[in-house]
Order: sequence, then structure tokens, then C-alpha cells
Amino acid sequence: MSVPLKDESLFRQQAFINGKWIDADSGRKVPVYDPATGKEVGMMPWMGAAETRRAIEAAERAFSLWRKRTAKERAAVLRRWRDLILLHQDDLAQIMTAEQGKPLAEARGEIVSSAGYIEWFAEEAKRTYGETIPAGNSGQQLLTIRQPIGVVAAITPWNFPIQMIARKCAPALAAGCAVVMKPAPQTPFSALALADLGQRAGLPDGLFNIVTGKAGEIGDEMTSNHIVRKLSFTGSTVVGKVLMEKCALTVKQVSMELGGNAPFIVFDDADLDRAVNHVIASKFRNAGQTCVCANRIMVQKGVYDDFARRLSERVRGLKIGPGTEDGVFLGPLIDDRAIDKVDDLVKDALSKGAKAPVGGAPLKELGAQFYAPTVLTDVTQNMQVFHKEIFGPVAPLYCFESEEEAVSLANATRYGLAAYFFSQDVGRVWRVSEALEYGMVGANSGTLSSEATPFGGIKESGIGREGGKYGIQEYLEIKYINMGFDA
Ligand SMILES: NC(=O)c1ccc[n+]([C@@H]2O[C@H](COP(=O)([O-])OP(=O)(O)OC[C@H]3O[C@@H](n4cnc5c(N)ncnc54)[C@H](O)[C@@H]3O)[C@@H](O)[C@H]2O)c1
Ligand SMILES: O=C[C@H](O)CS(=O)(=O)O
Repeated sequence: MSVPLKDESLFRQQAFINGKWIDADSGRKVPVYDPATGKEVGMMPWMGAAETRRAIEAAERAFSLWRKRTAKERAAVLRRWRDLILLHQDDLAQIMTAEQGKPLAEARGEIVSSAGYIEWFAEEAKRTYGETIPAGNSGQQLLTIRQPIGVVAAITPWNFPIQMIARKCAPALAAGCAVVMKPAPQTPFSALALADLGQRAGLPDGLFNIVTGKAGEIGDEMTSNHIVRKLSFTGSTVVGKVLMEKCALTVKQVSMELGGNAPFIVFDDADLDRAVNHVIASKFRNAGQTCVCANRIMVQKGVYDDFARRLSERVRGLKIGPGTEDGVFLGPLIDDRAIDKVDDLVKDALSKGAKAPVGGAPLKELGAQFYAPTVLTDVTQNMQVFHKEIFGPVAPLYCFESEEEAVSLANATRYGLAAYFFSQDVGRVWRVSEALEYGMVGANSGTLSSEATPFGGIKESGIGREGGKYGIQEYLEIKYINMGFDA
């Protein structure tokens, strides 16, 4: 095994179904590679429909018992899970960096954030209140109660290998549901280590299952099996649409956390140093591979050159390298397909008149999957980079003149996940916050994510919210009870 761990038993190369660590029925395994070195990290079972079906049936059995546990009992198990995750933070970070590439410091941050979601929903379990409704007739008592939706299928992406699981599975389990989840094929070992710690914490057999392998086959079983009552997906919009369509046949509820195309607007009255700091935080976190990264940076004409100079100076100083190296700010991109996609967008922009004062090409001397942190200036709407989710360390700068133009430019996309703007004019802060068509808006802030707040998008960025007081509602049904009696 190539990952240096204190507790080597955390590195699991088998899937987890009904409390058992198992291989694929076929025995087939596929390699998972370290994006920084190209070396094999480990082997992942290549499963399909049959194993998924067994996991769903195990989840159904576990659900029938777990739903009867009190909220307090469920919360206690989740809190133990959260404690074990923090206790094993360093090992989980090593596994995550080995398979995803992010710097160890970022990996540790993701693990702390993930533990925060589990802690938050352990508490929310005890607040799934119902209500009584004043009856119109005597001899009636009208009330509602909240009940767990049932067996939940979850599918997660590679960019936050643990946090995306915690943000779905913690509220689902807290609500009393059971879960069958499929991690991304690029990052299975973080998910399997999480399941190992969940087993140690006392999650009953069959309650939390991890199936790895053929995405299409696993997804087809998840979306067609009538036992599954909910699909919670985080990933690209194109895949989300396919899954939504498949879920319609059995009328499954869905939560969709999809793609983004975040505008980052800098008005001429902004605190430019603050704005630059927040562009760095938003744009270059996870090497630009997050759904809420600043994707289109729009700067008002009066401060455009000054902002471009300040940002370029900062970006030049960002250290790029393997995530295990001290002081590294950016790691590699997830695979060579990602490198090609980012490079094609940069080349298209340069060919249409954009300039690259910093970066602008892959860093082959570091390895196959490193892309130079890049600033593009003189970018316009006729370039592909305006319309596509870059998912890489490229900061394209657009110039605008008026507030109306900035808002119109920002809203000119089918995505609606995150948006940011910087201004010290209070009236403008309210006007622009209301005018931006996004699920989440950062006003003088480039960071959004927290377990206490509703994370999610509108338009083609998704359905539903994860986190906050809304996150557990995604896994609960409302039952209305009309109770008649002799008045
Ligand atoms: N809104 C959010 O909270 C959020 C968070 C993280 C990532 N994302 C989005 O995810 C994308 C990047 O992640 P990605 O490349 O893993 O996305 P992706 O859509 O390619 O894959 C996401 C997951 O879906 C699985 N999958 C793919 N096709 C499938 C199918 N036909 N049936 C079942 N499962 C299938 C993949 O194996 C993976 O586990 C970006 O668009 C990013 O914006 C959104
Ligand atoms: O990539 C999407 C993640 O949800 C980003 S965040 O860590 O929640 O901000």
C-alpha cells in the first residue's frame, strides 16, 4: 500500500455492503491513481447491478429497525462517528490527498468540515418537529408528523471525497433513513474509510452501504429499484439531468447539487485588497475544482488595470506541487481529461484576443496533471470560457462599466449556484444581492460553505438544499393526521 497511515486498517480495497467488506461478484478490480504522481494508490471493486440490488435490500432491512430508534439514539451514534473522524483526521487526509491530489492542509480542512456536518445533523435529528393545526370542526384534532423517507441512494463526485458524502448521508441517517451510496471512481478510498469509521461508531449493518464500480449500471439500479425512495446526487448538470429523468419512472424524490458558473463582480468602490484575497480563496481552492469557484471575474472599468495587476502579482506567488509537499497551495488536476479541458478553454480565449499575464499552460515539468495558476485579461463573452465551468486554476477577467451591465452579464447563464460581488456601497449591496439569480450570494465574501447554512442552487444548478435547518427536510416526509373523536 502506497499511503503512509498510522492505522493501516482504514485503507479498504473492498466495497461495504450489509456490514461486510466484499469484492465484486466477478472478482474484477480496477486501479485508482495518484493524480500528482500517476502511481497506483490501490484497487477498487468493479461492481454492478447485482451488488447494488443486494445493498438496497440490506438497506431496506436496516431501515425498518433504524427508523424505530429514537432521535437521541441515532444522534449518539452519529456523534461517535464524528469523534472517530476527527481522531483519524491525519490518516483520512493522507488517503484523500493520495487519490484526489489536494494539499494535505485542504484535505484536513475538508475532514473537519465533514465532521461538522455530522455533528450538526446529530443535533438536527432531535428537532424534526411536527405541528398541530386548529380544526375547523369540533371532534377533530389535526396534526402533522415528520417521518424518514426510507432507503436513500446517494451518488457523489471526486472533488470533495468526504464532505459530499457527509453532507448527504448525515442528514439522511439522522432523519432515520438508510443509505446506499456510490463514490466517484477517482476517489473510492476516502468513502470506504468513512464507512469503516461508521461501522466502528456503531452504524448497524446495512444502514450505510458503499458500492463501487460501473456508474451507469449502479445508477440504473438505484434509479429503477422501487425500494429506493430518494436519490441525492452531487455532480455535473449533464449527469444530474439523466438521473432525474430515470427517477421519474418510480416517482423518486431527488436532491440535485449540480454545476456552477459563478460570477465574481468587483465594483470600483470595492476594497481591492479584500477582493483579491477572496478571489484567491474562491478561485484557487482545490486547484479551482469546486462547484462554487469564481468562474467569471468581472471588474469595473475604473479599477480594472489596478485589480489585474494586484491579482497577477498574488497568483505568481502561489506554490504548485504534490499535495503532500509543505507549503503547496495548488495540487494537480484530477486527470488528464481535466488538463485538456482547461487548456482548450485557455487556448480558445487566447486565440480570440485574451492575454495571459500569468500562467496559461500545463506545467509538464511537474508532472502530467499540473496546470499553471493562470490570469486571463481582456476576456469577452464570445470566448468559451464565459459559458463553461472551468474546473481549473484559471481566473478570466472581464471588464464592465455600469451596475446594470454587471448584473446582466452575471445572470447570462443557465447555472445559478453561487455568485459573489464586492462593493462598499450599502444600497448597491442590497440591490445586487437581490438581483443576482443564484441560490447563494457572497457580498464582500468569497466563501459560502458551512454546515449551518443552506447550500444549493437554482436553475440548472440544482434542486434542494444541503446543510442548515433545511438539510434534514430533504430526507423527511410530512404526514398529515386527521384525528376524529366524540366531542
Ligand atoms: N453543487 C454542488 O454541491 C457540487 C459539489 C461538487 C461538485 N459539483 C459538480 O460536480 C462536477 C464535477 O464532479 P464529477 O466530474 O465527478 O461529476 P460527474 O457528474 O461526472 O460525476 C459525479 C458522480 O456521478 C457518477 N456518474 C456519472 N455518470 C453516471 C450515471 N450515468 N449514472 C450514475 N452515476 C453516474 C460519477 O461516477 C460520480 O460518482 C462539476 O460539475 C461540479 O460543479 C457540484
Ligand atoms: O464543489 C462543491 C463544494 O460543495 C464546494 S464547498 O466546499 O461546499 O464550498
